Amino acid sequence: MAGDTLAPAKINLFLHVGAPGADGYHPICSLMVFADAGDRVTLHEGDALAVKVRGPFAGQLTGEGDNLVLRAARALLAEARGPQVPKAFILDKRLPVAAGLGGGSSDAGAALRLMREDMTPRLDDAELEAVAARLGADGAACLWGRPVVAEGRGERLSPAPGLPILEAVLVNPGVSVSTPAVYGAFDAASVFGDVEPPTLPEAFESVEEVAGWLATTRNDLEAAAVALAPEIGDVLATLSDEPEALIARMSGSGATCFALCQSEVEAETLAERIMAMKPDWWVQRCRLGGPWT
Ligand SMILES: C[C@](O)(CO)[C@H](O)COP(=O)(O)OP(=O)(O)OC[C@H]1O[C@@H](n2ccc(N)nc2=O)[C@H](O)[C@@H]1O
Ligand SMILES: Nc1ncnc2c1ncn2[C@@H]1O[C@H](COP(=O)(O)OP(=O)(O)OP(=O)(O)O)[C@@H](O)[C@H]1O
Repeated sequence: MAGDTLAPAKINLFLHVGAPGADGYHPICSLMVFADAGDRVTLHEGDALAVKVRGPFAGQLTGEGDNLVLRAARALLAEARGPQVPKAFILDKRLPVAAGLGGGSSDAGAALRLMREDMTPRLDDAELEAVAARLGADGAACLWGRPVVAEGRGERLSPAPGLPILEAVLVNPGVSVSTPAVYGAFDAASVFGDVEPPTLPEAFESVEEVAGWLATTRNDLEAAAVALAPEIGDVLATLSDEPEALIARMSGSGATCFALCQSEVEAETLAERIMAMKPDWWVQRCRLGGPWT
């Protein structure tokens, strides 16, 4: 049986990061939402487990064997009870790689959801989530693509408060930043954040209210990422200067930043102006919320 699905971009609306534990991993508290834009993963029967990558960012992925789509597929097959039909994937890579958008984790999540459809017997949601969590800290959150507050290393999920759909613009200056390198620079600065979950309103009435509340939160990795890739500072300064941007902040470990806007028209205006100003930057207007799949 064939199928295809969106692997949505993940945005950390805030990301609070504490001091690392003995294993080197950091406790976090993050409000994650998902975009109606992302990669596309297609599954069909094949002679052998394989992935073909195409799309604008295919060239940034080397080594088919390391692709998170295949790592996810292998991890799921290891859990399968009974013989399974070989799967072939097509990955349309529309998100920049190592960009703070959780693209690899979201691709893995999409592959797991698609494969589970065809399994007999099927793994349940908790079993699928356990497989996703083993693939990376963002794995569990990116499996379902619904707004969540993530704690622990990122695997402890609770439902996010009622958020309106958020009109947004994503901007990446064309630099890849490695997540371990950003956490390393964060440690070197020794300025650790408080990861007690902030008091979240039960619901937000408007995007202005969301932006106002987010201004009381942070992305603790921003300074470390800007130190490694000063272009991120240019993106944040450029977005912050624009009247349509209610708030501008980096997502995850960067380099992609987001701006929230009051309406779709304002987001489109902002996206077009940034594209005209900075033709080399990746600019994507989108809506944040989820699930979109
Ligand atoms: C930056 C975030 O994307 C925010 O959502 C995540 O914290 C990172 O998620 P991820 O890319 O899925 O992370 P992984 O692939 O599991 O880990 C990459 C590296 O990030 C660091 N890492 C990750 C998560 C965490 N809570 N603490 C860490 O220190 C570790 O050095 C690890 O080797
Ligand atoms: N399908 C995939 N898509 C993206 N990256 C992949 C994929 N498979 C393997 N990778 C590898 O995973 C690493 C992280 O890529 P990804 O795009 O998920 O980063 P990210 O957006 O910064 O993630 P996060 O926000 O979770 O830190 C890259 O070094 C990349 O080579």
